[in-house]
Amino acid sequence: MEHVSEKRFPLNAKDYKLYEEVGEGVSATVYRALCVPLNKIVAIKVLDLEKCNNDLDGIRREVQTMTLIDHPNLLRAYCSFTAGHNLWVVMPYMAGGSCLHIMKSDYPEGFEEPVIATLLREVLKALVYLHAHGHIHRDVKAGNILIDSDGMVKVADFGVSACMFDAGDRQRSRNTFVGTPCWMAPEVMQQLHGYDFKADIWSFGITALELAHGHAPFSKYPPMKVLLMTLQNAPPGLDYERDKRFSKSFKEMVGTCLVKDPKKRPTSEKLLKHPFFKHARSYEYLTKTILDGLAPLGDRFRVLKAKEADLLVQNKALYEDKEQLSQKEYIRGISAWNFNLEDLKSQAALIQDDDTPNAEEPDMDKKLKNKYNDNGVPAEGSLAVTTNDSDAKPTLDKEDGFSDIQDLESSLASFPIKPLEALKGCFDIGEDDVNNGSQRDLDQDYGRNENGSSGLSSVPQSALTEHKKYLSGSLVPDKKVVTDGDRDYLQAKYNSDRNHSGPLLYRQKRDSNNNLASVDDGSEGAVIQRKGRFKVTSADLSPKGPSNSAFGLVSGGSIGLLNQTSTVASILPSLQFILQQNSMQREEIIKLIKYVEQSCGKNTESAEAGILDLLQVPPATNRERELHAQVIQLQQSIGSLVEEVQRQKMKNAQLEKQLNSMANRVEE
Ligand SMILES: Nc1ncnc2c1ncn2[C@@H]1O[C@H](COP(=O)(O)OP(=O)(O)OP(=O)(O)O)[C@@H](O)[C@H]1O
Repeated sequence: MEHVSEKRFPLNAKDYKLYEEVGEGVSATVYRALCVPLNKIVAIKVLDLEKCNNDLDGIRREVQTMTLIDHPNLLRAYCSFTAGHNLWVVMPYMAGGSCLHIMKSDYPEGFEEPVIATLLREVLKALVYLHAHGHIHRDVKAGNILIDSDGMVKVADFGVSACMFDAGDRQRSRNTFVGTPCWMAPEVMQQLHGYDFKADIWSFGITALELAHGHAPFSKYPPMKVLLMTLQNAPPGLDYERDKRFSKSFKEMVGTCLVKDPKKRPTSEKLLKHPFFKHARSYEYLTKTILDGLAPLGDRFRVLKAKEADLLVQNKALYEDKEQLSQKEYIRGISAWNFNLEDLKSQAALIQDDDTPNAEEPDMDKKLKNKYNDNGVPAEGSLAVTTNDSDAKPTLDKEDGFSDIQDLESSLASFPIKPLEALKGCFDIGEDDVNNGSQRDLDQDYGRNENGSSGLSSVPQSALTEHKKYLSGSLVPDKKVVTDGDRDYLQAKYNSDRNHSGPLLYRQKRDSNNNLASVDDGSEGAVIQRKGRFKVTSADLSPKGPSNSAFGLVSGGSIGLLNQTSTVASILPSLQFILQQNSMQREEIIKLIKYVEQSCGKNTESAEAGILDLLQVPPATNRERELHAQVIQLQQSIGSLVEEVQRQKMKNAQLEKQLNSMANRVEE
């Protein structure tokens, strides 16, 4: 094992030469690079801090974890530093790339069992170490299993790893929702009692299936569907018929990981003793079997990227239509869990599709046959209702988990929690659509994008697609939503709001005869902003009244924020909120106006010009202008302070580490 502390990696971008791109993640691009002073090839992960919105805390955590861990099967960072608005993380270069890349380019049907056993044993050793040190990885998947040219296996990407032993905020952060849906354990989706390191064991089981088949279970489905299928269906597994090429012990090992009740899953330590891992071989075996003959990583990555770009172009229209419809309707269905039966049926009809069953479903069918007799009547001892928390009670689904409306009714009725909560982290569902303030605070603590929502869940996606990224920016704190998680309350809200679903501005135009300033629909005077079915009220937003919304500004009316007794500090959050909302809303409004006018066959240009005039209305009073300038200044200084704190913290962590290693050496 290489002792990185023995080498001093420079903390200056000038000392590195970036070569080709070798990987790309959600938040970063990875390059092969040369560390010039040490004449060493490294990988550098470049994260654009400006694009990371609120997630600086998450990044800091990832880098800290990466620099502090010390295990041969975990990818450690040599060092990290900021370069402009980027964070550079310097780490060992893993020339084989990720298992996902290798499968995509050369093993689309998955690996042979001894290869899988060898890979998984190394991953499991990493998990044993992480769990023993109080960490949950939370993103175990083939894409995060990297292989070196000598066959060494390392688990990467601590972007979402959490510390189990932390007290306070970070401990609570385990109640927030992060991860990748196909690999995500049911308890993580449910957010009912939080989760622990057993969530990694589930992901490990899914990863085993991924390595065996070349893809994760349910991977062909849109994320929303994956969530519902994971919760509703019996756990995926290796099929005794279809997966004949795999041993019984492999099937059993996967079976012990993919148990819905986390308590029944083994610990990583216990799992490592499973007979399946006796099939594991040496690093050299991996080199001989899967690495020899592979093209250089950069070339493979380029080819894959080009292929994916082609596919995207070919499928864009189809994919977007289908997935967006599915996701939109799924959100509607799930959030309306106190549903109206008729409404639910029409929603269920919308999410049905004609997909052919995926690789996991024959297995499901088989299990179901055992549970139901030829007439479809439940066999003795089996249940006719869908459950989401039992491994022994499979669902009635036929093709995609949604095919029977009766089934969907019962499964939604049996959801143990506010299911929309389970979706928020992944799919840009606003906190506000889900939760009360305290949960939002947790997410802030965790550093996740607090907003995630465009606030436009009811807006036609086609009108917004281009803006998705932009719209998911921060909305800044201190807004509350008229929901407290109470079922009846939500139901009442849902009913009233549902009548208003559809483009916000369209609704406003229709209701108020083109009067954009009129945001409220008249049913609730204090409502100043709608976020999907929920409303932000003036009373909740701040003590300052209804115009504390972007729309107050848009309308050019008096902002009404300036209660003489208020301190600047107390109105800062509101002003920040307005500023950020304003720019987002501007884009949204223009987009929506165009959309509405196009649908009505009207001239879009005049409408756009009109709305642009409105948007450019400056703050009405001198005091407002002053405050506006102050807010901007304060935001700038906060930004640079945050950066500075960030830098200092990183330095601290590095110093701490150096001290530790010096202390260790002295002890030795
Ligand atoms: N040290 C490395 N050597 C070689 N390739 C690497 C290295 N680190 C990462 N990669 C490649 O780059 C890809 C993206 O890296 P990484 O997973 O760290 O980014 P990310 O933004 O955190 O991704 P995600 O969140 O999607 O998992 C990896 O899947 C892997 O293929």
